[in-house]
Amino acid sequence: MPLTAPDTIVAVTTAPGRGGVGVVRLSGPDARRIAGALIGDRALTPRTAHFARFRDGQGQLIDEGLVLWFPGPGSFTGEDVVELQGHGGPVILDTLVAACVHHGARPALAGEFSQRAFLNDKMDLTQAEAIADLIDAGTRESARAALGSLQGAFSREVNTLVEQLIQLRIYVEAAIDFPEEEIDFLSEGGVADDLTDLIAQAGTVLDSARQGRLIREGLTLVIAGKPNAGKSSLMNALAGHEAAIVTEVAGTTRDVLREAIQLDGLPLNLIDTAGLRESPDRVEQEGIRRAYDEIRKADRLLVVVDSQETDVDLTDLATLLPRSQQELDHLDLPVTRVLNKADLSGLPAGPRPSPADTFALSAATGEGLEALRDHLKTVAGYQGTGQSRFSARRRHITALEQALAALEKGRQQLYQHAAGELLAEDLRAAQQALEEITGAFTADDLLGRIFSSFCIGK
Ligand SMILES: Nc1nc2c(ncn2[C@@H]2O[C@H](COP(=O)(O)OP(=O)(O)OP(=O)(O)O)[C@@H](O)[C@H]2O)c(=O)[nH]1
Ligand SMILES: [K+]
Ligand SMILES: [Mg+2]
Repeated sequence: MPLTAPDTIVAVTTAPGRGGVGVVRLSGPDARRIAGALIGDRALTPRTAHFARFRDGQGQLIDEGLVLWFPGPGSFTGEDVVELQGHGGPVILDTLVAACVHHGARPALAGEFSQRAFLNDKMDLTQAEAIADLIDAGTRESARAALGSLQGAFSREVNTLVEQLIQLRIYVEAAIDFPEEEIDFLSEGGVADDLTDLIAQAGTVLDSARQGRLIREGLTLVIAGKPNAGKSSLMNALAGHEAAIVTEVAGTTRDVLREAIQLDGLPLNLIDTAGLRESPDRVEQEGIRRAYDEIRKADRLLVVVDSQETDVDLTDLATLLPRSQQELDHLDLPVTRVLNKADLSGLPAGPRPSPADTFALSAATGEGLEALRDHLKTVAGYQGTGQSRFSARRRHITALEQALAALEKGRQQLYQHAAGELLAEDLRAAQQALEEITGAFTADDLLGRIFSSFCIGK
Protein backbone atom coordinates (compact mmCIF):
# COMPACT_ATOMS: atom_id res chain seq x y z
CA MET A 1 0.00 0.00 0.00
CA PRO A 2 1.43 3.43 -0.85
CA LEU A 3 1.90 5.73 2.11
CA THR A 4 -0.66 8.47 2.55
CA ALA A 5 0.56 11.84 1.32
CA PRO A 6 1.71 13.71 4.40
CA ASP A 7 -0.19 16.94 3.75
CA THR A 8 -3.37 18.17 5.40
CA ILE A 9 -6.54 18.50 3.34
CA VAL A 10 -9.67 20.54 3.90
CA ALA A 11 -13.17 20.70 2.36
CA VAL A 12 -16.76 21.53 3.13
CA THR A 13 -18.18 18.10 3.85
CA THR A 14 -21.88 18.95 4.04
CA ALA A 15 -24.05 19.37 0.93
CA PRO A 16 -23.66 22.57 -1.09
CA GLY A 17 -26.29 25.22 -0.45
CA ARG A 18 -27.80 26.65 2.72
CA GLY A 19 -28.46 24.70 5.91
CA GLY A 20 -28.75 25.23 9.63
CA VAL A 21 -25.29 23.77 10.12
CA GLY A 22 -22.38 23.21 7.74
CA VAL A 23 -19.27 21.17 8.43
CA VAL A 24 -15.69 21.82 7.31
CA ARG A 25 -13.39 18.82 7.68
CA LEU A 26 -9.61 18.89 8.05
CA SER A 27 -7.54 15.70 7.79
CA GLY A 28 -3.79 15.22 8.08
CA PRO A 29 -0.86 15.79 10.41
CA ASP A 30 -1.46 19.56 10.71
CA ALA A 31 -5.23 19.37 11.26
CA ARG A 32 -5.00 20.13 14.97
CA ARG A 33 -2.50 22.99 14.49
CA ILE A 34 -4.55 24.62 11.70
CA ALA A 35 -7.74 24.37 13.76
CA GLY A 36 -5.83 25.97 16.64
CA ALA A 37 -4.91 28.89 14.40
CA LEU A 38 -8.63 29.50 13.71
CA ILE A 39 -10.02 29.03 17.23
CA GLY A 40 -7.08 30.32 19.31
CA ASP A 41 -4.63 28.29 21.28
CA ARG A 42 -6.69 26.16 23.67
CA ALA A 43 -7.07 22.60 24.87
CA LEU A 44 -9.45 20.25 23.02
CA THR A 45 -10.69 16.99 24.48
CA PRO A 46 -10.77 14.27 21.78
CA ARG A 47 -14.23 13.41 20.39
CA THR A 48 -15.92 16.12 22.48
CA ALA A 49 -17.83 19.10 21.14
CA HIS A 50 -16.35 22.46 22.15
CA PHE A 51 -17.90 25.85 21.51
CA ALA A 52 -15.49 28.06 19.56
CA ARG A 53 -15.16 31.30 17.58
CA PHE A 54 -13.55 30.90 14.15
CA ARG A 55 -11.23 33.69 12.95
CA ASP A 56 -9.53 34.22 9.60
CA GLY A 57 -5.81 34.89 9.00
CA GLN A 58 -6.25 38.57 9.96
CA GLY A 59 -8.01 37.72 13.20
CA GLN A 60 -11.43 38.74 11.82
CA LEU A 61 -14.38 36.78 13.23
CA ILE A 62 -15.89 34.48 10.55
CA ASP A 63 -18.46 32.52 12.54
CA GLU A 64 -19.01 30.71 15.82
CA GLY A 65 -19.91 27.08 16.28
CA LEU A 66 -18.56 23.74 17.45
CA VAL A 67 -15.19 22.12 16.98
CA LEU A 68 -14.52 18.38 17.25
CA TRP A 69 -11.09 16.77 17.34
CA PHE A 70 -10.54 13.11 16.37
CA PRO A 71 -6.89 12.17 16.87
CA GLY A 72 -5.68 9.50 14.42
CA PRO A 73 -5.87 6.58 13.98
CA GLY A 74 -9.31 6.57 15.65
CA SER A 75 -10.88 8.81 13.01
CA PHE A 76 -12.73 8.41 9.69
CA THR A 77 -9.56 8.76 7.60
CA GLY A 78 -7.20 7.22 10.15
CA GLU A 79 -5.34 10.56 10.32
CA ASP A 80 -5.82 13.48 12.72
CA VAL A 81 -9.20 14.95 11.83
CA VAL A 82 -10.83 18.18 13.01
CA GLU A 83 -14.40 19.13 12.12
CA LEU A 84 -15.54 22.73 12.35
CA GLN A 85 -19.31 23.09 12.53
CA GLY A 86 -20.46 26.55 11.57
CA HIS A 87 -23.65 28.01 10.17
CA GLY A 88 -24.52 26.36 6.87
CA GLY A 89 -24.12 29.24 4.44
CA PRO A 90 -21.87 28.89 1.40
CA VAL A 91 -19.99 32.16 2.05
CA ILE A 92 -19.23 31.29 5.69
CA LEU A 93 -18.10 27.76 4.86
CA ASP A 94 -15.95 28.88 1.92
CA THR A 95 -14.34 31.53 4.16
CA LEU A 96 -13.60 28.87 6.78
CA VAL A 97 -11.96 26.68 4.11
CA ALA A 98 -9.95 29.69 2.86
CA ALA A 99 -8.73 30.38 6.42
CA CYS A 100 -7.59 26.74 6.74
CA VAL A 101 -5.77 27.02 3.40
CA HIS A 102 -4.17 30.27 4.62
CA HIS A 103 -2.70 28.29 7.53
CA GLY A 104 -1.31 25.54 5.30
CA ALA A 105 -4.12 23.13 4.38
CA ARG A 106 -4.73 22.05 0.79
CA PRO A 107 -8.25 21.90 -0.72
CA ALA A 108 -9.24 18.21 -0.88
CA LEU A 109 -9.77 16.45 -4.20
CA ALA A 110 -13.01 14.59 -4.93
CA GLY A 111 -13.25 11.51 -2.72
CA GLU A 112 -9.91 12.20 -1.04
CA PHE A 113 -11.15 11.68 2.53
CA SER A 114 -12.56 8.26 1.58
CA GLN A 115 -9.40 7.44 -0.37
CA ARG A 116 -7.26 8.17 2.70
CA ALA A 117 -9.58 6.01 4.81
CA PHE A 118 -9.05 3.19 2.29
CA LEU A 119 -5.25 3.68 2.15
CA ASN A 120 -5.09 3.66 5.96
CA ASP A 121 -7.04 0.37 6.09
CA LYS A 122 -10.05 1.95 7.78
CA MET A 123 -12.21 0.25 5.14
CA ASP A 124 -11.83 -1.73 1.94
CA LEU A 125 -12.80 -0.62 -1.54
CA THR A 126 -16.37 -1.97 -1.57
CA GLN A 127 -17.01 -0.19 1.73
CA ALA A 128 -15.64 3.08 0.38
CA GLU A 129 -17.87 2.71 -2.68
CA ALA A 130 -20.79 1.91 -0.38
CA ILE A 131 -20.45 5.34 1.26
CA ALA A 132 -21.04 6.97 -2.12
CA ASP A 133 -23.88 4.54 -2.86
CA LEU A 134 -25.54 5.19 0.49
CA ILE A 135 -25.41 8.94 -0.04
CA ASP A 136 -26.70 8.60 -3.64
CA ALA A 137 -29.37 5.99 -2.83
CA GLY A 138 -32.67 6.84 -4.51
CA THR A 139 -34.81 4.23 -2.76
CA ARG A 140 -34.93 2.77 0.76
CA GLU A 141 -34.12 -0.61 -0.75
CA SER A 142 -30.89 0.65 -2.31
CA ALA A 143 -29.95 2.55 0.87
CA ARG A 144 -30.41 -0.65 2.88
CA ALA A 145 -28.23 -2.61 0.47
CA ALA A 146 -25.52 0.08 0.50
CA LEU A 147 -25.49 -0.09 4.28
CA GLY A 148 -25.01 -3.85 4.01
CA SER A 149 -21.93 -3.27 1.85
CA LEU A 150 -20.66 -0.55 4.19
CA GLN A 151 -20.89 -2.98 7.08
CA GLY A 152 -18.81 -5.44 5.11
CA ALA A 153 -21.43 -7.94 3.89
CA PHE A 154 -20.07 -7.97 0.33
CA SER A 155 -16.39 -7.97 1.35
CA ARG A 156 -16.94 -10.88 3.75
CA GLU A 157 -18.38 -13.05 0.99
CA VAL A 158 -15.55 -12.17 -1.38
CA ASN A 159 -12.94 -12.77 1.33
CA THR A 160 -14.42 -16.19 2.10
CA LEU A 161 -14.01 -17.11 -1.58
CA VAL A 162 -10.42 -15.81 -1.57
CA GLU A 163 -9.50 -17.80 1.55
CA GLN A 164 -10.79 -21.05 0.04
CA LEU A 165 -9.04 -20.26 -3.20
CA ILE A 166 -5.75 -19.73 -1.36
CA GLN A 167 -6.07 -23.16 0.32
CA LEU A 168 -6.64 -24.74 -3.07
CA ARG A 169 -3.70 -22.89 -4.59
CA ILE A 170 -1.37 -24.03 -1.80
CA TYR A 171 -2.31 -27.63 -2.54
CA VAL A 172 -1.96 -27.29 -6.31
CA GLU A 173 1.36 -25.42 -6.07
CA ALA A 174 2.65 -28.16 -3.76
CA ALA A 175 1.59 -30.83 -6.23
CA ILE A 176 3.50 -29.09 -9.01
CA ASP A 177 6.65 -29.38 -6.91
CA PHE A 178 6.44 -33.17 -7.16
CA PRO A 179 6.31 -33.79 -10.92
CA GLU A 180 6.35 -37.57 -10.45
CA GLU A 181 3.16 -37.60 -8.41
CA GLU A 182 1.59 -34.43 -9.78
CA ILE A 183 -1.17 -36.11 -11.76
CA ASP A 184 -2.15 -38.31 -8.82
CA PHE A 185 -2.12 -35.37 -6.42
CA LEU A 186 -4.44 -33.41 -8.68
CA SER A 187 -6.83 -36.23 -9.54
CA GLU A 188 -7.09 -37.33 -5.91
CA GLY A 189 -7.13 -34.96 -2.97
CA GLY A 190 -10.58 -33.60 -3.79
CA VAL A 191 -9.28 -30.79 -6.03
CA ALA A 192 -12.15 -31.22 -8.48
CA ASP A 193 -14.72 -31.22 -5.67
CA ASP A 194 -13.23 -28.13 -4.05
CA LEU A 195 -13.19 -26.36 -7.39
CA THR A 196 -16.81 -27.29 -8.09
CA ASP A 197 -17.80 -26.00 -4.64
CA LEU A 198 -15.94 -22.78 -5.22
CA ILE A 199 -17.61 -22.26 -8.59
CA ALA A 200 -21.04 -22.76 -7.04
CA GLN A 201 -20.29 -20.30 -4.23
CA ALA A 202 -18.89 -17.70 -6.59
CA GLY A 203 -22.07 -18.11 -8.68
CA THR A 204 -24.20 -17.35 -5.62
CA VAL A 205 -22.17 -14.25 -4.82
CA LEU A 206 -22.50 -13.16 -8.46
CA ASP A 207 -26.31 -13.53 -8.28
CA SER A 208 -26.43 -11.38 -5.15
CA ALA A 209 -24.14 -8.81 -6.74
CA ARG A 210 -26.39 -8.63 -9.83
CA GLN A 211 -29.37 -8.04 -7.53
CA GLY A 212 -27.38 -5.41 -5.66
CA ARG A 213 -26.56 -3.62 -8.88
CA LEU A 214 -30.15 -3.84 -10.11
CA ILE A 215 -31.60 -2.09 -7.06
CA ARG A 216 -28.86 0.53 -7.22
CA GLU A 217 -29.09 1.37 -10.90
CA GLY A 218 -32.50 0.05 -11.84
CA LEU A 219 -33.67 -0.87 -15.30
CA THR A 220 -33.68 1.65 -18.13
CA LEU A 221 -36.78 1.21 -20.28
CA VAL A 222 -37.23 3.12 -23.50
CA ILE A 223 -40.80 3.49 -24.72
CA ALA A 224 -40.82 3.64 -28.51
CA GLY A 225 -43.22 3.21 -31.41
CA LYS A 226 -45.15 5.00 -34.10
CA PRO A 227 -46.77 8.40 -33.47
CA ASN A 228 -50.02 8.28 -31.47
CA ALA A 229 -49.55 4.67 -30.40
CA GLY A 230 -49.93 5.91 -26.82
CA LYS A 231 -46.32 5.98 -25.63
CA SER A 232 -46.72 9.09 -23.50
CA SER A 233 -50.00 7.76 -22.15
CA LEU A 234 -48.23 4.56 -21.10
CA MET A 235 -45.43 6.52 -19.44
CA ASN A 236 -48.00 8.56 -17.50
CA ALA A 237 -49.94 5.45 -16.51
CA LEU A 238 -46.78 3.77 -15.18
CA ALA A 239 -45.58 6.95 -13.47
CA GLY A 240 -49.01 7.61 -11.94
CA HIS A 241 -49.08 11.27 -12.95
CA GLU A 242 -49.23 13.46 -16.05
CA ALA A 243 -45.50 13.61 -16.72
CA ALA A 244 -45.77 13.86 -20.51
CA ILE A 245 -48.11 15.85 -22.75
CA VAL A 246 -50.74 13.64 -24.40
CA THR A 247 -52.79 14.87 -27.35
CA GLU A 248 -54.43 13.34 -30.40
CA VAL A 249 -51.88 15.16 -32.59
CA ALA A 250 -49.36 12.73 -34.08
CA GLY A 251 -45.88 14.00 -33.26
CA THR A 252 -46.72 15.50 -29.85
CA THR A 253 -43.60 14.26 -28.10
CA ARG A 254 -40.33 15.57 -29.50
CA ASP A 255 -37.87 15.82 -26.65
CA VAL A 256 -36.76 12.79 -24.70
CA LEU A 257 -38.67 12.66 -21.39
CA ARG A 258 -37.41 10.85 -18.30
CA GLU A 259 -39.27 9.64 -15.24
CA ALA A 260 -37.72 7.72 -12.36
CA ILE A 261 -40.26 5.43 -10.70
CA GLN A 262 -40.09 2.29 -8.60
CA LEU A 263 -41.98 -0.97 -8.63
CA ASP A 264 -41.91 -2.37 -5.08
CA GLY A 265 -38.35 -1.14 -4.58
CA LEU A 266 -37.12 -1.86 -8.13
CA PRO A 267 -36.05 1.44 -9.71
CA LEU A 268 -37.22 1.97 -13.29
CA ASN A 269 -35.87 4.73 -15.48
CA LEU A 270 -38.69 5.34 -17.95
CA ILE A 271 -37.83 7.18 -21.14
CA ASP A 272 -40.57 8.45 -23.45
CA THR A 273 -39.54 9.27 -27.00
CA ALA A 274 -40.81 10.90 -30.17
CA GLY A 275 -43.01 8.77 -32.42
CA LEU A 276 -40.91 7.11 -35.13
CA ARG A 277 -41.81 7.97 -38.71
CA GLU A 278 -40.40 9.67 -41.78
CA SER A 279 -41.00 13.34 -41.28
CA PRO A 280 -39.98 16.48 -43.16
CA ASP A 281 -40.20 18.48 -39.91
CA ARG A 282 -36.67 19.42 -38.70
CA VAL A 283 -37.69 19.44 -35.03
CA GLU A 284 -39.38 16.08 -35.29
CA GLN A 285 -36.37 14.62 -37.14
CA GLU A 286 -34.11 15.68 -34.29
CA GLY A 287 -36.54 14.12 -31.77
CA ILE A 288 -36.43 10.86 -33.72
CA ARG A 289 -32.63 10.92 -33.85
CA ARG A 290 -32.57 11.35 -30.06
CA ALA A 291 -35.09 8.53 -29.67
CA TYR A 292 -32.67 6.17 -31.42
CA ASP A 293 -29.81 7.41 -29.21
CA GLU A 294 -31.83 6.38 -26.16
CA ILE A 295 -32.85 3.04 -27.68
CA ARG A 296 -29.19 2.12 -28.11
CA LYS A 297 -28.51 2.74 -24.40
CA ALA A 298 -31.61 0.99 -23.05
CA ASP A 299 -31.73 -2.20 -20.98
CA ARG A 300 -35.06 -3.07 -22.58
CA LEU A 301 -37.36 -1.65 -25.19
CA LEU A 302 -41.11 -1.20 -24.68
CA VAL A 303 -42.53 -1.08 -28.18
CA VAL A 304 -46.03 0.38 -28.16
CA VAL A 305 -48.42 -0.53 -30.96
CA ASP A 306 -52.00 0.69 -31.41
CA SER A 307 -53.96 -2.57 -31.19
CA GLN A 308 -56.59 -1.18 -33.58
CA GLU A 309 -53.95 -1.47 -36.26
CA THR A 310 -54.40 -4.88 -37.81
CA ASP A 311 -51.89 -6.19 -40.27
CA VAL A 312 -48.74 -5.54 -38.21
CA ASP A 313 -46.08 -8.19 -37.98
CA LEU A 314 -45.33 -8.20 -34.26
CA THR A 315 -42.19 -10.25 -34.76
CA ASP A 316 -40.61 -7.70 -37.08
CA LEU A 317 -39.04 -4.80 -35.21
CA ALA A 318 -38.43 -2.91 -38.42
CA THR A 319 -42.16 -2.57 -39.10
CA LEU A 320 -42.92 -1.71 -35.46
CA LEU A 321 -40.23 0.97 -35.42
CA PRO A 322 -40.46 2.36 -38.94
CA ARG A 323 -37.02 3.73 -39.62
CA SER A 324 -34.18 2.65 -41.79
CA GLN A 325 -33.27 -0.96 -41.10
CA GLN A 326 -29.69 0.21 -40.56
CA GLU A 327 -30.61 1.77 -37.23
CA LEU A 328 -31.87 -1.58 -35.99
CA ASP A 329 -29.30 -3.87 -37.52
CA HIS A 330 -26.95 -3.95 -34.57
CA LEU A 331 -29.64 -3.71 -31.97
CA ASP A 332 -29.52 -6.64 -29.62
CA LEU A 333 -32.00 -5.56 -27.02
CA PRO A 334 -34.73 -7.43 -25.17
CA VAL A 335 -38.13 -6.20 -26.32
CA THR A 336 -41.56 -6.14 -24.70
CA ARG A 337 -44.48 -5.42 -27.03
CA VAL A 338 -47.43 -3.44 -25.73
CA LEU A 339 -50.68 -3.62 -27.72
CA ASN A 340 -52.27 -0.43 -26.46
CA LYS A 341 -55.83 0.92 -26.66
CA ALA A 342 -57.32 -2.48 -25.83
CA ASP A 343 -60.46 -0.58 -24.72
CA LEU A 344 -60.96 0.53 -28.34
CA SER A 345 -59.92 -2.63 -30.18
CA GLY A 346 -61.73 -5.01 -27.84
CA LEU A 347 -58.60 -7.11 -27.40
CA PRO A 348 -58.71 -8.83 -23.97
CA ALA A 349 -56.20 -7.13 -21.66
CA GLY A 350 -53.31 -9.23 -20.38
CA PRO A 351 -50.41 -11.29 -21.69
CA ARG A 352 -50.72 -12.57 -25.28
CA PRO A 353 -49.82 -16.15 -26.19
CA SER A 354 -47.48 -15.04 -28.96
CA PRO A 355 -45.07 -13.59 -29.71
CA ALA A 356 -43.46 -13.91 -26.27
CA ASP A 357 -43.40 -10.87 -24.00
CA THR A 358 -46.46 -9.25 -25.57
CA PHE A 359 -49.15 -7.53 -23.49
CA ALA A 360 -52.51 -6.06 -24.41
CA LEU A 361 -53.55 -3.16 -22.22
CA SER A 362 -55.21 0.21 -22.11
CA ALA A 363 -53.06 3.11 -20.99
CA ALA A 364 -56.28 5.12 -20.75
CA THR A 365 -58.23 2.82 -18.40
CA GLY A 366 -55.27 1.08 -16.73
CA GLU A 367 -56.59 -2.35 -17.69
CA GLY A 368 -53.75 -4.84 -18.17
CA LEU A 369 -51.15 -2.55 -16.59
CA GLU A 370 -50.59 -4.77 -13.56
CA ALA A 371 -49.60 -7.72 -15.76
CA LEU A 372 -47.04 -5.51 -17.49
CA ARG A 373 -45.62 -4.39 -14.12
CA ASP A 374 -45.27 -8.00 -12.97
CA HIS A 375 -43.60 -8.90 -16.25
CA LEU A 376 -41.07 -6.07 -15.85
CA LYS A 377 -40.13 -7.25 -12.37
CA THR A 378 -39.73 -10.79 -13.68
CA VAL A 379 -37.55 -9.95 -16.67
CA ALA A 380 -35.38 -7.70 -14.48
CA GLY A 381 -34.75 -10.73 -12.27
CA TYR A 382 -35.96 -8.71 -9.31
CA GLN A 383 -36.39 -10.87 -6.23
CA GLY A 384 -38.42 -8.35 -4.25
CA THR A 385 -37.76 -6.12 -1.25
CA GLY A 386 -35.36 -7.31 1.42
CA GLN A 387 -33.59 -9.71 -0.97
CA SER A 388 -30.49 -7.60 -1.63
CA ARG A 389 -27.87 -8.05 1.02
CA PHE A 390 -25.41 -5.59 -0.43
CA SER A 391 -25.05 -3.05 -3.21
CA ALA A 392 -22.77 -3.66 -6.16
CA ARG A 393 -21.43 -1.92 -9.23
CA ARG A 394 -20.67 -2.96 -12.76
CA ARG A 395 -16.95 -3.37 -11.98
CA HIS A 396 -17.78 -5.85 -9.19
CA ILE A 397 -19.93 -7.92 -11.54
CA THR A 398 -17.23 -7.90 -14.21
CA ALA A 399 -14.60 -9.02 -11.67
CA LEU A 400 -16.83 -11.83 -10.38
CA GLU A 401 -17.53 -12.97 -13.95
CA GLN A 402 -13.79 -12.99 -14.68
CA ALA A 403 -13.09 -15.00 -11.53
CA LEU A 404 -15.81 -17.50 -12.44
CA ALA A 405 -14.52 -17.85 -16.00
CA ALA A 406 -11.00 -18.51 -14.68
CA LEU A 407 -12.29 -21.13 -12.23
CA GLU A 408 -14.30 -22.82 -14.99
CA LYS A 409 -11.25 -22.85 -17.21
CA GLY A 410 -9.23 -24.38 -14.38
CA ARG A 411 -11.82 -27.13 -13.97
CA GLN A 412 -11.58 -27.91 -17.68
CA GLN A 413 -7.76 -28.15 -17.42
CA LEU A 414 -8.19 -30.58 -14.56
CA TYR A 415 -10.61 -32.80 -16.48
CA GLN A 416 -8.29 -32.80 -19.48
CA HIS A 417 -5.34 -33.73 -17.23
CA ALA A 418 -3.47 -30.67 -18.44
CA ALA A 419 -0.25 -29.65 -16.71
CA GLY A 420 -0.72 -28.47 -13.12
CA GLU A 421 0.91 -25.14 -14.00
CA LEU A 422 -2.07 -24.26 -16.21
CA LEU A 423 -4.54 -24.92 -13.38
CA ALA A 424 -2.33 -22.95 -10.99
CA GLU A 425 -2.31 -20.02 -13.40
CA ASP A 426 -6.13 -20.02 -13.66
CA LEU A 427 -6.49 -20.09 -9.88
CA ARG A 428 -4.07 -17.20 -9.59
CA ALA A 429 -6.09 -15.19 -12.14
CA ALA A 430 -9.33 -15.94 -10.25
CA GLN A 431 -7.82 -14.72 -6.99
CA GLN A 432 -6.57 -11.53 -8.62
CA ALA A 433 -10.01 -10.78 -10.05
CA LEU A 434 -11.65 -11.30 -6.66
CA GLU A 435 -9.10 -9.14 -4.88
CA GLU A 436 -9.80 -6.28 -7.25
CA ILE A 437 -13.28 -6.12 -5.74
CA THR A 438 -12.12 -5.39 -2.20
CA GLY A 439 -9.02 -3.52 -3.30
CA ALA A 440 -6.55 -6.02 -1.82
CA PHE A 441 -5.15 -6.02 -5.34
CA THR A 442 -5.62 -2.84 -7.38
CA ALA A 443 -4.17 -1.05 -10.29
CA ASP A 444 -3.51 2.60 -9.38
CA ASP A 445 -5.66 3.93 -12.21
CA LEU A 446 -8.61 1.93 -10.86
CA LEU A 447 -8.34 3.72 -7.51
CA GLY A 448 -8.13 7.07 -9.27
CA ARG A 449 -11.23 6.31 -11.32
CA ILE A 450 -13.26 5.14 -8.33
CA PHE A 451 -12.46 7.98 -5.94
CA SER A 452 -12.59 10.78 -8.49
CA SER A 453 -16.26 9.90 -9.13
CA PHE A 454 -17.04 10.84 -5.51
CA CYS A 455 -17.89 14.45 -4.62
CA ILE A 456 -15.48 16.80 -2.93
CA GLY A 457 -15.86 16.49 0.84
CA LYS A 458 -16.54 12.74 0.83
N1 LIG B 1 -59.04 5.12 -25.83
C1 LIG B 1 -57.74 5.16 -25.64
N2 LIG B 1 -57.04 6.21 -26.06
C2 LIG B 1 -55.72 6.22 -25.86
C3 LIG B 1 -55.06 5.20 -25.19
N3 LIG B 1 -53.72 5.51 -25.13
C4 LIG B 1 -53.60 6.70 -25.73
N4 LIG B 1 -54.79 7.16 -26.19
C5 LIG B 1 -55.02 8.37 -26.94
O1 LIG B 1 -54.24 8.33 -28.11
C6 LIG B 1 -53.75 9.63 -28.43
C7 LIG B 1 -52.24 9.61 -28.53
O2 LIG B 1 -51.70 9.34 -27.26
P1 LIG B 1 -50.22 9.75 -26.87
O3 LIG B 1 -49.97 9.17 -25.53
O4 LIG B 1 -50.03 11.19 -27.05
O5 LIG B 1 -49.43 8.96 -27.98
P2 LIG B 1 -47.87 9.01 -28.29
O6 LIG B 1 -47.50 7.68 -28.80
O7 LIG B 1 -47.13 9.53 -27.15
O8 LIG B 1 -47.84 10.05 -29.48
P3 LIG B 1 -46.63 10.93 -30.04
O9 LIG B 1 -45.92 11.54 -28.87
O10 LIG B 1 -47.32 11.96 -30.85
O11 LIG B 1 -45.78 10.03 -30.84
C8 LIG B 1 -54.26 10.56 -27.33
O12 LIG B 1 -55.42 11.18 -27.80
C9 LIG B 1 -54.58 9.61 -26.20
O13 LIG B 1 -55.59 10.10 -25.35
C10 LIG B 1 -55.83 4.08 -24.74
O14 LIG B 1 -55.35 3.11 -24.15
N5 LIG B 1 -57.16 4.12 -24.99
K1 LIG C 1 -49.82 12.18 -29.70
MG1 LIG D 1 -45.87 11.10 -26.94
